Amino acid sequence: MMNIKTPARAPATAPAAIHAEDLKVIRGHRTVLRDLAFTVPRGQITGLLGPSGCGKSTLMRAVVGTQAKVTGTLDVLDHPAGTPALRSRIGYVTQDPSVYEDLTVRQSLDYFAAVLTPGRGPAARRREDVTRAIADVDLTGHADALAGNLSGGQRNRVSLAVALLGAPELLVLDEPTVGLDPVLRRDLWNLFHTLSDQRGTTILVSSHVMDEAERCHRLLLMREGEILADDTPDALRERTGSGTVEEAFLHLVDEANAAQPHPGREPQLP
Ligand SMILES: Nc1ncnc2c1ncn2[C@@H]1O[C@H](COP(=O)(O)OP(=O)(O)OP(=O)(O)O)[C@@H](O)[C@H]1O
Repeated sequence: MMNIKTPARAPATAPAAIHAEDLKVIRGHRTVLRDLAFTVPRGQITGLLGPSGCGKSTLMRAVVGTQAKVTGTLDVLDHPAGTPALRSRIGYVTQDPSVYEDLTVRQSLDYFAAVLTPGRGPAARRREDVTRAIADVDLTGHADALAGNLSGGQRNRVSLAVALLGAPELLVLDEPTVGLDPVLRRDLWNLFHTLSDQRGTTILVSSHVMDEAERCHRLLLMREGEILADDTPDALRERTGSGTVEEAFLHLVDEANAAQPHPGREPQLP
């Protein structure tokens, strides 16, 4: 991971990158996000954690403006989510990234760079952006390899490089480390920290691997379409008297179950 430039960290007083109030999303006939209220500060890494199916991807889709049936308030970089002006300011990597298998890594990035900043004028800047994005994700040695010949983890990193083109202010990453070996996972987390520390990039990253929670500045812990906690890892561990975020999460789930048994669920036998 190299070639990171433009040091700029958002001041503590900067407005939130994402602000939600009474946020609700319906998919099919189900309410999958229920009255969420939270803020994501600028320039930090916020982890969105929770079990499979709790609504992480739906929330991310709402933030980037690709989710239907969203009601309530959802402001992103001071605009309502989905505003066209936000498109070039947000980088988004879905859980199943698609790459053009018959193009090389550099050709793919050249293509997306041309879509982002079309015309002959910015050609030199486009080349620079492409080279930087490939270096950011450690694929310089594979720049001329066909994407179809890359491993799954390398393909994921091509998608991440596409999202990094144009140096977005907000990066939304849906489970970017799934299927990666521990070394690549560590390298990616180092890249996320470099992006937030040195470029002031705000990162919203989902995971269901609780040990990754420890690497976030803040956490949104989700369960069944609701936010159980919105805090720093330290504060969460302290508040629940837990040694790890995983323990803290389980503690909060037990607490929520005790306070309000889930409708339709059989009562637990002692
Ligand atoms: N098209 C749909 N119609 C109805 N329900 C849906 C639809 N798509 C998703 N859901 C439901 O919405 C809920 C949230 O799904 P979502 O993909 O956001 O969860 P997730 O936390 O990202 O899960 P995972 O970690 O497995 O990707 C799930 O219970 C899912 O079954």
